[in-house]
Amino acid sequence: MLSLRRRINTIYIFNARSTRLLGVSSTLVDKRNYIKTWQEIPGPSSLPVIGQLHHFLPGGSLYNVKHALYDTLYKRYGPIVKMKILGVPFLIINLYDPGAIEKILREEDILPDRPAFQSLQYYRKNYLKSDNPNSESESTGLITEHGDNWKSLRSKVNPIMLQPKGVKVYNKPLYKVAEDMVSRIQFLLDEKHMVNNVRHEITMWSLESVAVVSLGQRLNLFDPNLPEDSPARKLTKNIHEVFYIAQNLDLKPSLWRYISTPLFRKAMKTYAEQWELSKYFVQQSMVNLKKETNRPDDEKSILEKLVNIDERTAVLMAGDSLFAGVDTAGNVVTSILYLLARNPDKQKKLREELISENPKQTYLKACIKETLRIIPVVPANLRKVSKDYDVLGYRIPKDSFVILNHEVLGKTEQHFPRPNEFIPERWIVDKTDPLYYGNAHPFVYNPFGFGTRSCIGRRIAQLQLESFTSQMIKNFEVSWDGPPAEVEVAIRWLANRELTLNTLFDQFGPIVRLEGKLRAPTLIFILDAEAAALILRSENWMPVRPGFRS
Ligand code: HEM
Repeated sequence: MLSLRRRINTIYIFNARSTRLLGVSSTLVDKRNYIKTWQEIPGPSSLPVIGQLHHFLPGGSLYNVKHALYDTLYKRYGPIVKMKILGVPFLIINLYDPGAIEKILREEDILPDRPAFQSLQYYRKNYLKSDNPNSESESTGLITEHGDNWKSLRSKVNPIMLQPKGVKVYNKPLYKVAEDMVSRIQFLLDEKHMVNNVRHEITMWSLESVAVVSLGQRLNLFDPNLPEDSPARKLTKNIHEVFYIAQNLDLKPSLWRYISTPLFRKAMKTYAEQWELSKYFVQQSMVNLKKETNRPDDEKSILEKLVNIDERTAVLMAGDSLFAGVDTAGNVVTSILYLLARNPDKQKKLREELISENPKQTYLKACIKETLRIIPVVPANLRKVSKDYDVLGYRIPKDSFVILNHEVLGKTEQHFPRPNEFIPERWIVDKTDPLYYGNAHPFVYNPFGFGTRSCIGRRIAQLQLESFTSQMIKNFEVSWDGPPAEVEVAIRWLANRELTLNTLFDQFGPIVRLEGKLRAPTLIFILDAEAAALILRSENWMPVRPGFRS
């Protein structure tokens, strides 16, 4: 139970999780002195066709480690671990070695490919044609695009979203959102000084603050009289649905790439609704901005500058910011409150700094950094590699999907002494102190990603986190009176029971054809013993088992 005290009173509860990781340091020594193949990379045992799927099903060796999957893989198999699962159309390699991580991130930095959210990309490519036939921008957006399409969009929006001056314009508006959040919490306190459904309240704050930037206006979500059918409330509901859908369709094996599942059809409707709502707010903001003429360039908002490229780009960036910014910022502030609640001495120190009005806010920034080390909302960076890599004695083939884990590494004693303790001081102390953060390998801590593809919203996020934390800690005392929280990683490349063979058999019978969409091959599932025996026997002279051609 996490509670916030208005200096005296307790106010709220939520559930989260925390992981405890021990340091494991292992370096592979290749005694035979040659590069081993990807098949030799350590990892859970694999079966023909289904790969490692059985490990994730009930009774499997990884079924019960959902909360600490990546940590468990590291401890069991070392700094490089392979995963190959039915329904995931590529080889996955987990890396836990900062030198190997650095090599891949740096060498992939020209056109970094981070495959994800294919259903959103599918929607934007197939359902969303540009309204303006002369529009330059046919890109599907930053989070879904790769190659030259991504580069062209990113180079246009980088100077707009990352320029410190341009972001500074939001200082006052974002502090105002945080102050309104404090008033909202005060209003919601019940007789036990608690607030129910805190997750929802924090999502509202997060959406409200991202909207100030990406939609160019306040949504007024804290207003209890805002009608349920208003566009702003519809957007809140839509955001929840988009997260649910994207996780289930894109981050777990799913049948949608083969057949039009009910969730896929719902996804297309939900993405269309988000597009229309974003467009509605962007157009409304532009009408209001046109009334204010003759403003100098450095006072122009991010939205205005994006609309100057073209309206489609502004709406795409609004959609991407909502998608990538709302859940992340909401999760980070929840973690900050939790860690400060568990560490009252640090909370007191932070409050003293905030009350002293020290403009540098060194301790506040350190608390944010330390939270992102202990509970990084994005626990790993991802890259689809554009060439073969020889790392740690193994060859990682081109087109593999590499998970560059920093959550696990950030909690190893070797890089951060007393790794499971919340010690914001490590970000402030000088080089002679053993806790000094600079003693860690620089690729152990990358909460906003790396290089040309790193988080484009990071300056906005920093401002959001600082404004929220300072207002809340100035006004409330946060305490926790439960056991250590469990932090669940919602986004996992894990087996989804939607795709077990039993489900296929129940739904379609003993022979099932899955038509390949995107780049997946067409598959025929034989779920009948006699037919299987016939094929296996007839093919037994020269059996061919299609493998990993790349
Ligand atoms: C504390 C909050 C946040 C964290 C920890 C975070 C973290 C990340 C990470 C790790 C990436 C991937 C970087 C890579 O692959 O190298 C990313 C990408 C991205 N983030 Fe954030 N983010 C946060 C908030 C935001 C906000 C508030 C926005 C928008 C206003 C945003 C917009 C984006 C976008 C559009 C991308 C895709 C960039 C691209 O692929 O070119 N993020 N973020």
